[in-house]
Order: sequence, then C-alpha cells, then structure tokens
Amino acid sequence: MLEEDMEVAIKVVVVGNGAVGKSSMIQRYCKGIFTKDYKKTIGVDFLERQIVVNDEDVRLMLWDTAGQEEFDAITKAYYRGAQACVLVFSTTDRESFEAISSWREKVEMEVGDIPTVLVQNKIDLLDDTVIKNEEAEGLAKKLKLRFYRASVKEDLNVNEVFKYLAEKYLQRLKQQTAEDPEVVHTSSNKIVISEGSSSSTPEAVLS
Ligand SMILES: Nc1nc2c(ncn2[C@@H]2O[C@H](COP(=O)(O)OP(=O)(O)OP(=O)(O)O)[C@@H](O)[C@H]2O)c(=O)[nH]1
Repeated sequence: MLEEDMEVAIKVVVVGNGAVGKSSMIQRYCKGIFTKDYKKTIGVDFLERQIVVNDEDVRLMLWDTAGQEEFDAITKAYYRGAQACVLVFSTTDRESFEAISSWREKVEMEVGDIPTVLVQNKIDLLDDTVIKNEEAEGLAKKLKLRFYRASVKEDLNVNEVFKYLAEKYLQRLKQQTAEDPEVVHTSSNKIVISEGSSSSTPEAVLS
C-alpha cells in the first residue's frame, strides 16, 4: 500500500499529428471547455487535474505536445520522465492514423514502455470517417493497447481515457513497490511520489 499522506503525480504526454484534438482534449479534461478554434501548439503546454482513483489521490499532469514535425526536437525533450501516454488520431484524418506507430516509437525511444492508450478522436464526425472500425481495432490489437473512441467536442469518453491510464499506472506502481520497496525512494523520474506538494511546476514530477 502507498502511504496515506502521499500523492501520486503522473506525467502524461498526449501525442499525435497536428489538429487531431490534443490541446482540445486536455482543455476539456482540465477546464471543462471546448472551443472550435484551432490554435497550433508551439512546443509544449501543460495543465493538470486531480482525481481520486481506487481511494488514492492522483495528480495528472497533462503535457500537450505539438503535432507538427517542425517542433519534433523540442517535444522529444518533454517526453522524458513521462509515465503514461495518450496516442491520438482523428476520425477524419487518415495520415494521423497511419502515423500512430511512429508516434509510439518516438515516445518509447525516450521513456520505454509506459502505460499507453490509443484514442480515435472526433467520433462525432463518424459520417465522414476515413478509417474503418476494423482497421482501428486491428491497430490497437497489434500495438497491444486499450482503444477508446472519443469525441472531445461531445465530451465522450475523455474522462475514461485518463482514468484508465491512472489505474494502469497505479497498478504498475504497486507491483513494482511490492517487488522492490526501495524503488519508490530511489526513484528516478520513472516512478514518482511527491509528498503532498501543491506545486504545479513541471519540476515537481522529477523530484
Ligand atoms: N468535430 C470535432 N472537432 C474537434 C474535436 N476535438 C477537437 N476538434 C477540433 O479540431 C481542431 C484541432 O484541435 P486541437 O486541439 O487544436 O488539435 P491539436 O492536436 O492540439 O493540434 P496541434 O497543436 O497542431 O498539435 C480544433 O478546431 C478543434 O476545435 C472533436 O471531438 N470533434
């Protein structure tokens, strides 16, 4: 069991091609809003939300990375220390679907195997879909990932995505703690428990 006065902080990176809805997803989840405007993310951005999962306080720090290749060098540095990942593609953008495996590799290269989920966003636009259900499900199976269809616009399945990741992360953390109790204390940025810190700075993750 984790100590009662401790809070688990999880750094989550949200990745995928430009305009698939990464910023919108984070805004929806952390601020409860949706806007129609598209403002390209330059570099990275960061928001957080606190939730309770299995009676544990969990602070999710959501890192919004730019989907445009031109920012690759900057965004890669921000994958470091990530403890969970959301891979996003859009229902109306075939390229974003085809790019998923390479996004996963980019993240894996920096942080190895972390709890990851595959999300098909914009399912409110299903009439205009360019990806067959079987294809999306096939990809999830191939990559061995939990798959969610979501609409940030309609607020469908957004909470579920992050809840799943938090649960999965806690599960791994407990397993690792049981196997090696030292690991929590000697932790690098892979497993992090910060002691009730109210700091919202990114550095808190690396304490
Ligand atoms: N119809 C629909 N539109 C959405 C949905 N989610 C996001 N959008 C729209 O898609 C556009 C792009 O959304 P963003 O959140 O800016 O995309 P992004 O992935 O952060 O883009 P980059 O910053 O370039 O990487 C915006 O116009 C959003 O309003 C959704 O679920 N349904």
